[in-house]
Amino acid sequence: MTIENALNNPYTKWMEGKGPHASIVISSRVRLARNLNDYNFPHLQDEESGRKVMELAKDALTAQEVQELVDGIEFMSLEELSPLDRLILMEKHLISPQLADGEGPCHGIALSEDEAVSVMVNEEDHLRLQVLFPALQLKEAWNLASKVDDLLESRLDFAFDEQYGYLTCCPTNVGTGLRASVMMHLPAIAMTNQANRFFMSLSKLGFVVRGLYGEGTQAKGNLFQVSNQITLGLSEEELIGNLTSVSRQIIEQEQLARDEMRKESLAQLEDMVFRSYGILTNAYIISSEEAVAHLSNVRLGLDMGLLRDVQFRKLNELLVETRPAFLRKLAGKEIDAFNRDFKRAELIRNSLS
Ligand SMILES: Nc1ncnc2c1ncn2[C@@H]1O[C@H](COP(=O)(O)OP(=O)(O)OP(=O)(O)O)[C@@H](O)[C@H]1O
Repeated sequence: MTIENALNNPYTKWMEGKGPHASIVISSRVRLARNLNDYNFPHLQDEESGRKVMELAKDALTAQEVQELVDGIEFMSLEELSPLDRLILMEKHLISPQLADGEGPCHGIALSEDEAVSVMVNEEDHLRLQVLFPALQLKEAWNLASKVDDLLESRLDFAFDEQYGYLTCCPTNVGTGLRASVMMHLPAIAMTNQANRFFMSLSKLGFVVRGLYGEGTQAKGNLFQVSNQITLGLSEEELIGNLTSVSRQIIEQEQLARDEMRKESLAQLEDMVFRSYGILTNAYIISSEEAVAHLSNVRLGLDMGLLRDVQFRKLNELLVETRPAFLRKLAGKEIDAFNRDFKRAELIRNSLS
């Protein structure tokens, strides 16, 4: 039921649009990479050991104590899901693009009813546990992830080395196996010609800036994911604390850049925001790229008090609803690119007006 609901409803907890700095920080994610002793990493697995890992993971993830902590948690093999359904979970950020593409019988997902907790099985590592919360709530996400992790560890034999910590498929995750990340809307920083320098300086401080769907994807709609590069040598609390304070600094920079825009080019700013609002509320055909760019301008206008009567939650929902797989689901049949653009425009008009 949980997974079926997730597939039929674009809304998910991280889209709430409420919480600390919700207008700039859309969501906070904490993920832990874990592997089982005595089983090869997924890319070296044969089918038998892949199935065994699935079985062990399923038993642990659906155990009584996990169900008591994580409401409505449900496990499913990805084989039971159509390619479209996998894409929908990917568009909702509940599974990675890599898992959505995964072939064969040995990939799984567990999901909580509110969709804040999801666990990918046999992705790059045996288990990838993620907690996704709205706004800047890394500490809260970590607290929940840590509790779920403890319960899983009491049932599963995790690969752990006294010196190195948790062992992971990619050496960059060894240690805590933790990647914390924030998805941020940074239009003012992106519009300055300092943006590249700014992102480079973050990487020198040990943070990575990624696009909308994580590693190897492009930033769209001025949405950036900032996460920790280092997983070793610091405690989980330190990693979370560092990313939280860097996020606050980025928010401050974004606010400064917005103040500058308001002071130096208010008319252009208003024109950009209202032009985008006009297009979104009137267009009959709109591409995904165009929609996401105008949604970014509308979000900026809303946050700067130029626009009212639009909710952040609605804008967050549209980010997912207007993606190709969701539109296809909504249409109830295969649709070509032209009809997708038509349906997208209709959906946005109805949502915003
Ligand atoms: N703060 C966030 N809010 C929503 N989704 C996020 C956030 N951070 C990451 N994601 C999503 O999680 C998925 C995986 O992202 P990414 O590739 O950056 O991380 P990862 O797979 O955990 O990292 P690694 O490179 O160490 O394997 C992507 O779909 C991405 O969009």
